[in-house]
Amino acid sequence: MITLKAGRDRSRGDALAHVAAAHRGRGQSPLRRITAYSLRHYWQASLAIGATIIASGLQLMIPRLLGHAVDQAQTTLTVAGEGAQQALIWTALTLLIVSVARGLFTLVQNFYSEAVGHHVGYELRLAFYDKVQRLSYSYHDRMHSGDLITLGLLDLDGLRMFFSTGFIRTILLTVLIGVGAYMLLSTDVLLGLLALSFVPFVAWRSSVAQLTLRKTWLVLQERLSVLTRVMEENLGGIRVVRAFSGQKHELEKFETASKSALELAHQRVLVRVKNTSMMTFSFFAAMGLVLWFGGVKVIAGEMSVGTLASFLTFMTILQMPVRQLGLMVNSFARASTCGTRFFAFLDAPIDIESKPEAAPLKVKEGTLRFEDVHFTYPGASHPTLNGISFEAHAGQTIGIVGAPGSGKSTLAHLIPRFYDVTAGRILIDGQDVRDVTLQSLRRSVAVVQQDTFLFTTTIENNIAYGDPWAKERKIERAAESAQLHNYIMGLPADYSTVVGERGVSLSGGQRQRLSIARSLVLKPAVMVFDDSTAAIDAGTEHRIRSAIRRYAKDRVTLVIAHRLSSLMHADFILFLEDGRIVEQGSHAELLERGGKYRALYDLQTRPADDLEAAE
Ligand SMILES: Nc1ncnc2c1ncn2[C@@H]1O[C@H](COP(=O)(O)OP(=O)(O)OP(=O)(O)O)[C@@H](O)[C@H]1O
Repeated sequence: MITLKAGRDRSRGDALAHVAAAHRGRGQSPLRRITAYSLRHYWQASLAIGATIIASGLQLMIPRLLGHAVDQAQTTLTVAGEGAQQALIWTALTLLIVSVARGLFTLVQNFYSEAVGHHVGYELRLAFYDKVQRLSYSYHDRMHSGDLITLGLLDLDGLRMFFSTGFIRTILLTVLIGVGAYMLLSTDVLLGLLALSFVPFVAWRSSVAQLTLRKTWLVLQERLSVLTRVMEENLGGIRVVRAFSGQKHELEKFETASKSALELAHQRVLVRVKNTSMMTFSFFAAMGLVLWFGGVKVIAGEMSVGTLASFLTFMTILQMPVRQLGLMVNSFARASTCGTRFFAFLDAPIDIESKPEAAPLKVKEGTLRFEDVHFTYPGASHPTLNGISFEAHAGQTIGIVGAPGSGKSTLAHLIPRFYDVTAGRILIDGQDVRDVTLQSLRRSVAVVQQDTFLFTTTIENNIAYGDPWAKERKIERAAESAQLHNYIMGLPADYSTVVGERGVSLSGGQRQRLSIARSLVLKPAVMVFDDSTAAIDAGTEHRIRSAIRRYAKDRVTLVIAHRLSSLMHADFILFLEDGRIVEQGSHAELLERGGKYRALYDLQTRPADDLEAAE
């Protein structure tokens, strides 16, 4: 039963708007850019900021109210009277209301600051993923996929969290510490100074601790990623490990990586415990001083017990935010480093894109033409292709043969612009592939790769990947031509059977056939089989070839193969050596010429006994 295919439910409208927004602010500092980006969610951000200011204001009322309550309680005890009792009840009630209101505003603050962070995370993730989809092959060649994943997960998280852990916390701490300090100092300068004496020390220790923890966290991440890599490699190569009895060696490798992560984790605990103790000590020392000098003032009748109580409560309230100063500093540092990396990635130019004035490719005759094409991989010292010229018309099959590394796949990859030619031109019906839109070009050129990749989804979705709206019959026809239909019908849920990592496993040959079917669905103008029948037996390959002849009559087909039997039926064959065409012609012509092709043919057709005798 055919169900929804991959990509049918793509809703690109909103996503594209978010992606465009993420690209604003190029050239600005990362902190400014992420702040502006977060504030775009203005009503949520305004609610978070407003609630933070109100909640911290209410929190600052609590020590004063408590001080009043203590004084009123004392009056009630000494001068028994209804008025004092009533006042105490009113203060207690106000305290209760202020506490509840503060709790509610804190809830609003937390909710909306997190909400802004999650929206920012969602949008940056889309922008990141969009960029990953559009980057050229050469960028992926240079950038390790693990680094890209780190960028999209950890660095993005550093930016996402900035609004709540950096921006909002700055407002909270400024109000609490600034207004709190003013209130303390305006009540009693000496006691105020004593009460605030722990602030600089704790702020300093907490910032140092957080920055040290951050530095070690980055190293820990690196060590953990080594651990992940060791594990990944082990799981990927589990058959080799077993076959060569490498368990002991593997365990040792894992232990070394694991131990270095453990040592660092110990160091981190030590930094945290040491600094927490120092901060707690300095806080209680300051509290002791306030009690001592405040007590003296109370005994001397210069200060009420309530005022002293309000000082102590102020200190307790200030303690937490001051300790969090380090977290705030850390959030700024993290957002700055993560932002520098993340935005550099987002702003990186895309070297292969459609030109602004590009029109869709118009295929009429279906002629493919290489005109003196040269190509050098970015950063490579030698060219991979040198002066490749040929022309092929719809209905023709071109075979490409040559030693490993002679440039066969590279030649094929230039047609859909996985890379751009360094010199020369590639034309389809007279249109330079660089002048048409990438989307139309890639829909018109299908490359069946050597490495076949299956998505973890149904067989049907895998085949219809390039054309999510393909009809059931079209998918089945493609599978029939790729000689896979009968096999699929034998599976538990035929076309709805899930394949991929957690689905049914397919053999190398079956994967290749699925990949061929995926390309056949597209009905492209140019179809390239890049050694895509290497894992298929000669009989099945012959049947596939006969079946796709029907497809081949309207398009140019390029067949790259090491096995000459796969391409000797071609209309003409190009023999590549070091990126140059050294021989070309039909199979018969090339055999007659008696050159390199002939030698290869003889090598592949001579019985093994003859070869051994020749050696
Ligand atoms: N992404 C890349 N970056 C740099 N050099 C590359 C890249 N891909 C291939 N090359 C180099 O270009 C040359 C041609 O490679 P290519 O894959 O085109 O050869 P091929 O003839 O298809 O080989 P095979 O028959 O083994 O598939 C090789 O020397 C290879 O090392």
